[in-house]
Amino acid sequence: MGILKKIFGFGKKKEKIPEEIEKEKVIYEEKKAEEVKKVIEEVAKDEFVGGKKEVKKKPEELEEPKNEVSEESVEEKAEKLKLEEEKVEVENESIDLKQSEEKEIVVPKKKGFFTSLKEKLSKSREGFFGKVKGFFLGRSVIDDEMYEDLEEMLIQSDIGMDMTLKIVGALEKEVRSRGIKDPKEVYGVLKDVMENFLIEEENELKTEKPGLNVILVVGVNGVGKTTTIGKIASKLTKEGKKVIVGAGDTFRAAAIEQLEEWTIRAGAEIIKHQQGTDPGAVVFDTLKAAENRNADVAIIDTAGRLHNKNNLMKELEKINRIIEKHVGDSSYESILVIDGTTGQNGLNQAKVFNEVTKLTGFIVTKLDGTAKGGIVFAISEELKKPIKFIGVGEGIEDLRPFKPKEYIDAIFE
Ligand SMILES: Nc1nc2c(ncn2[C@@H]2O[C@H](COP(=O)(O)OP(=O)(O)OP(=O)(O)O)[C@@H](O)[C@H]2O)c(=O)[nH]1
Repeated sequence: MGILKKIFGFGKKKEKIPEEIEKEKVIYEEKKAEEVKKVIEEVAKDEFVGGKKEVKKKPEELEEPKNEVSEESVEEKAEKLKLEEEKVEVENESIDLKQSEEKEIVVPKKKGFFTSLKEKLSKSREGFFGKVKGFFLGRSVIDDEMYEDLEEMLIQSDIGMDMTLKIVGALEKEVRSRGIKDPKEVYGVLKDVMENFLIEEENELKTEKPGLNVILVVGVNGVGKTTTIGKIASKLTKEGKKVIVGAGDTFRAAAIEQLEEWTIRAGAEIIKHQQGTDPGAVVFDTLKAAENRNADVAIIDTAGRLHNKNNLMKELEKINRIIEKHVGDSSYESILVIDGTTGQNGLNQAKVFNEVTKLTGFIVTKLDGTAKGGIVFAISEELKKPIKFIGVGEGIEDLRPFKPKEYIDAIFE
């Protein structure tokens, strides 16, 4: 039964007189929180019967009420219901086991981070990485041919030649030192070896320092900078931080507009100038405004033109100086956004940006859209800087912290 039907008793044919509706409204207001919670628990139970999750209907998709209450009232209540539902979900997440036993609350099995990352990265898993297990299962001996075939597979997955040779070299060494003779066992060793090439340290964005923390976001056009800034801003505002975004890409008017839309969605503030103005001035004003308004984090967008390395260098150097003057380098992250679908091209961009600005890490976007994803390994190893987040979709929530083990587990098998 739908949520609205359960709460409001929709579906009854009898028409109600206004007094009855008023009376029901009062009862509804009094019992709202309790009822909503109960219903959501019931619905949650229904949803996970047999371990299979059914798609929950949105209030607006539910059946129209038949003269039971006015349309306006239904909408209001649906909105309240949505809010209550979100609140209860958050509460459910934080209920500890002891508490839930005492209150006999059935906490629904929510899809964990791991499961949903796995879903988001299904293309990579169904592509190269998913085939690796079969590759080893089909072998009877560990020999040079096996390693050569593996090299070919790795190169095709965007890992690149250098990184492939490093991986296969480390794998051979590890297989020898573990005394492994069965090719099937090499699969697990390969996962370990590849995980070791991913950088675990410093892979969280620094946003906790007292005072203003600054995140400078660089990257060529179209890689997903604007979207990623929106996602980061949303994540930080949800953590209770005050966030100000600086529209430092003054090259295109549309870029400023898009950034503004994302900023509004994220519940953050924006500092913007007219198209064509000096990005340095935007950065300066953003930092000033952030300080005056006691913001916790300033996120700064930049233009991604790469056709002239000298210009890019000058512009980024200037921005860098302005930021360091305000906050020093300890509260300052300089993040390169890379499109995970562009393969080795992404690696080349990373090398150029790494030369012109002091990068502290990367965000690799669009990993939901690639059957390869090997760029993640190439970047980590070649540039020796951590991946802080990965983009796994176009939605505001589709930004995941990068944890090497979780990533490996999500793309293999
Ligand atoms: N599938 C997928 N699409 C993404 C992701 N991140 C961004 N996109 C899409 O990539 C396209 C470009 O994103 P933008 O955020 O506008 O990229 P940009 O780097 O700011 O581009 P410019 O404004 O031209 O500099 C948009 O259609 C986004 O929805 C992601 O993680 N997954």
